[in-house]
Amino acid sequence: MALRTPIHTLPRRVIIPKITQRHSSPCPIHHARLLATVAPPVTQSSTSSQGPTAMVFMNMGGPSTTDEVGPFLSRLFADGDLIPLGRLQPYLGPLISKRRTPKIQKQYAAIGGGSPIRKWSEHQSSEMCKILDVVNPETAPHRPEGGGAVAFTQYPQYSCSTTGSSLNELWKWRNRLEGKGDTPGAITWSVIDRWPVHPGLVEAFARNVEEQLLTYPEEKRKEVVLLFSAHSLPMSVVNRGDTYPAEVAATVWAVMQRLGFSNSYRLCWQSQVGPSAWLGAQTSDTVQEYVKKGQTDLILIPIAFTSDHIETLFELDQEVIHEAGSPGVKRAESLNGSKVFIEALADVAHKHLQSGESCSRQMGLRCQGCTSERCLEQKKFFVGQENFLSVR
Ligand SMILES: C=CC1=C(C)c2cc3[nH]c(cc4nc(cc5[nH]c(cc1n2)c(C)c5CCC(=O)O)C(CCC(=O)O)=C4C)c(C)c3C=C
Ligand code: FES
Ligand SMILES: [Fe+2]
Repeated sequence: MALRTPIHTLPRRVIIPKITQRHSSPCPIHHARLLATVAPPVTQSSTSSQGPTAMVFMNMGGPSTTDEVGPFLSRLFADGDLIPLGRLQPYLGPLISKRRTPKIQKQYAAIGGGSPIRKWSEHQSSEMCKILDVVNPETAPHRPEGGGAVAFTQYPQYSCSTTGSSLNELWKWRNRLEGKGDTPGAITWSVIDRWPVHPGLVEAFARNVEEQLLTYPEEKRKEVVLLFSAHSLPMSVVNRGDTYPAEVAATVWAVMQRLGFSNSYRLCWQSQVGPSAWLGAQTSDTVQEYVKKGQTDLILIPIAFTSDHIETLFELDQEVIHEAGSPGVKRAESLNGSKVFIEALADVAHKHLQSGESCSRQMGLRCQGCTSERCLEQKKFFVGQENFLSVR
């Protein structure tokens, strides 16, 4: 990734609101895979001194205008954690992204000219912070020295291609800021690396499904099939041992449990890129096959992302649903501004702050097929913030 803003021009400590303001242009922390939306530190007038609480939201970045699509894709294709092109990355990355830009620009134009991810992420983080202010006052006041920062993934289910890639990026960024490797820095980091079955997340999803079910006539409601749809992964990533498919399935199961298994359901996978083998069944095929079988009442539920983006607004709404040609094929709303969801975020963060843990135990175990030095070093750093955990 090309860092446009020299890192030394950043504030020495993570006084992150300054970074947030740079969102209109690419900045180190607005890597294509690391949209760090930063909630202002929780401040209050109490005298407690547990330290600063900068909440760094890690999320997918997205182009805000169609002009930003080219640079966005070139950052994405330069990211070897996401799209490994080996030594040819510096040559192939720009070529592929350039070729892909016109097609993707049209898709962003069709959803209003840009991605709403940043807008929703900023809303979610600032609303969450207001709640945290009340429920976790002991993390105030903000103190720049010797404090802590929480990297909070906005991907509920962990994948090395999403949260892992963002952490690699954050780790590199942190090293430039504070010195490499084990050098103790001014900031103690901790990571919320996954929360696939948090009851509030499950509740927020379930409510959106129930709301959509109510749009069908009562006598038909039980016959509607629920199609959970998640961004797919290349089979090479799945076979390396990535935990994402299992965690997505866990979310689906938890939502169905909350719904009392009221309807039949399937999990399918969308948005594959390029010609290699990806995890299926594909969402578009699934919808077509069910419609062909006469099952024309279907609710699509985006289950691996917490706000609208091109893959809901374009791929699902304007391609899959449009092509199904059946008024019974619908989509559950994304979590976006859901109050239940924002309360869930605050609860995840609150429990994490209370636990004092550096990250989940699961984060210390690399994929069985992982050969990446960067993963190893990144995990050693984040996991090593707490002594008793080890990295394997
Ligand atoms: C859980 C979410 C996501 C996973 C897992 C994921 C894996 C993954 N993605 C690519 C390649 C691309 N993704 C692109 C866009 C994109 N990806 C996600 C989320 C996940 N990706 C989102 C939310 C978006 C859209 C952002 C927006 O602002 O709307 C793109 C760019 C679009 C395109 O060219 O089609 C690419 C490329 C890979 C290779 C991968 C797993 C290894
Ligand atoms: S690829 Fe999964 S830990 Fe490195
Ligand atoms: Fe993606």
